[in-house]
Amino acid sequence: MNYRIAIVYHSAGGNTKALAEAIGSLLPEAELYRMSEFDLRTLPNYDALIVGTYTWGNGELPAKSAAFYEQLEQLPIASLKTGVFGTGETNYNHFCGAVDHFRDMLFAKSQLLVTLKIEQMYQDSDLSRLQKFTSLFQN
Ligand SMILES: Cc1cc2nc3c(=O)[nH]c(=O)nc-3n(C[C@H](O)[C@H](O)[C@H](O)COP(=O)(O)O)c2cc1C
Repeated sequence: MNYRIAIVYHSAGGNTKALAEAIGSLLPEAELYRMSEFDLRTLPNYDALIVGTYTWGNGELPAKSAAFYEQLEQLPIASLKTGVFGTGETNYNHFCGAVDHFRDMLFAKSQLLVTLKIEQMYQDSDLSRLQKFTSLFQN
């Protein structure tokens, strides 16, 4: 069977969506979903899950990402390969704090491979970091 990857992201203003699409273009076999449209019951069909979120409040998860996080941590994901990416702004105290929240949970519960934090809108100069991130999911 093919190695199946889901990229599941939440974006309000488009920065995280653009990053998700850039990651998706480097992993053409991956399936891209908004968090609100991904059915977690299909997770057993995947070998890898890549989660993307922006950060809200003071280093917090936005509500939709928090709901996804709470459901995900209840699931049997010990053998699932995972990665987390996010966008944020470095002038906040907790840059991409939402990525750190997912990282800590996924490190404990799953096979976390890598994380990636990007300042607001992804730039061409970030490409090498994206390539390193995605290379870990190339089978
Ligand atoms: C009210 C508010 C709070 C924010 N808090 C943080 C924060 O604590 N840490 C951070 O890194 N970015 C923070 N941000 C910045 C956003 O995470 C950043 O602009 C992100 O790229 C937005 O992603 P999106 O365009 O996908 O929605 C905050 C933005 C707003 C409007």
